[in-house]
Amino acid sequence: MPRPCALCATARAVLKRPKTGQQICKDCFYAVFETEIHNTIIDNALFKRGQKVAIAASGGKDSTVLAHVMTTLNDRYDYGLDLFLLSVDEGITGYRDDSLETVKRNEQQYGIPLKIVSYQELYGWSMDAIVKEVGMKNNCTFCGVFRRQALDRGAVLLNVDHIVTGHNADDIAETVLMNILRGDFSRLQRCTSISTATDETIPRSKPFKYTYEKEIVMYAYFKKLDYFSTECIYSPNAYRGYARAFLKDLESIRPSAIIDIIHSGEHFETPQPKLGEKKEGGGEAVIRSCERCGYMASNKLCKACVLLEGLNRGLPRLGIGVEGKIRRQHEGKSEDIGRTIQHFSELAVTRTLTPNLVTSTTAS
Ligand SMILES: Nc1ncnc2c1ncn2[C@@H]1O[C@H](COP(=O)(O)OP(=O)(O)OP(=O)(O)O)[C@@H](O)[C@H]1O
Repeated sequence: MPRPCALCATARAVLKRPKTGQQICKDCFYAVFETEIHNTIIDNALFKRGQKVAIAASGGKDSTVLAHVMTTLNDRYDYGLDLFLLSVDEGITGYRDDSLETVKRNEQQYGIPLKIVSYQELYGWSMDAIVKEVGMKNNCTFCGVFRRQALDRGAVLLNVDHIVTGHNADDIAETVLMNILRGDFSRLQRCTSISTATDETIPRSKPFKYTYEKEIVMYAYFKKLDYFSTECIYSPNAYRGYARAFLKDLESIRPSAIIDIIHSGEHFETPQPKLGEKKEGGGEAVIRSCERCGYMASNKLCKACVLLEGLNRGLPRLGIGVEGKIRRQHEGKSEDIGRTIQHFSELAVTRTLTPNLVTSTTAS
């Protein structure tokens, strides 16, 4: 005999909710899924009425569901937000070109303007070209550093107040585990923050902080959302892979493990430092502006400029790990070998003067 929904007790239960194990109907699943995200947004006061918000959209399941849910909640609860899709084209043939086609369809489906910024235009290097130089092992370092800055640069060009990403509860719990396993205490203190903001950067939030990946997949499946589901062809992040497999094992034994790990991580949380703020005890500045491109940095040069310098000088390992650090110290201060990253402070000017710096479909 069909089981009634554990929430409404009227409709037939058609799924087992991954987060709680409850047998529920589709409509109740949509309702609890969306309401939990709404509560996360409201409890953390993520947005203010009238703000322009960029949804970092890769075309994958998380950001596609984020675009759908943000549109739905903005209408339902009248948040009064002006939404945009912001995509980064890393230049990965056979992967990102296909997923960006999905985002272009999402632009039509959700009626949200899309802007695409590319590594090639911003840095003069595509990931395909970077992988040819550095190989498969360390390319994720380049991609992660370049993407972070590309999103900020795209957001400035769009003139938005806020960026949201599709990072979900599983991603955050994995990161907590990885930081514990590496003994990386400072990252452990930061990785569970729902929002990150300094005076110099646009606030960035994770509305899916408490949303399980399995529920995102289920939501996308039942709602028949249009998303791209292939893994990156250059993603050999083995360490995260182990953390992920471990977390999945824990989840299968006790589904609350994901939230429990996040809550444990939250107890290490500390406030984000402001630009130029001194470390406790009067040490070196924690965050400052990159001497070369003006982006936030913890040393004289931001990480992207260091990596880019290595690439441009034919020394791609210059910015990576201990080996690169030793080499940089031996070589002393490098001369400016031609800045490929445009200065951050010029971006707003660029936006009005040359809006075609970025590839754009409708947003300018
Ligand atoms: N190329 C990109 N352009 C814009 N945003 C991106 C891009 N890549 C990642 N992001 C943002 O960062 C989030 C986490 O990215 P990650 O690489 O972990 O992908 P994911 O977990 O597979 O997410 P998704 O399913 O949205 O691709 C994404 O949900 C998205 O908001």
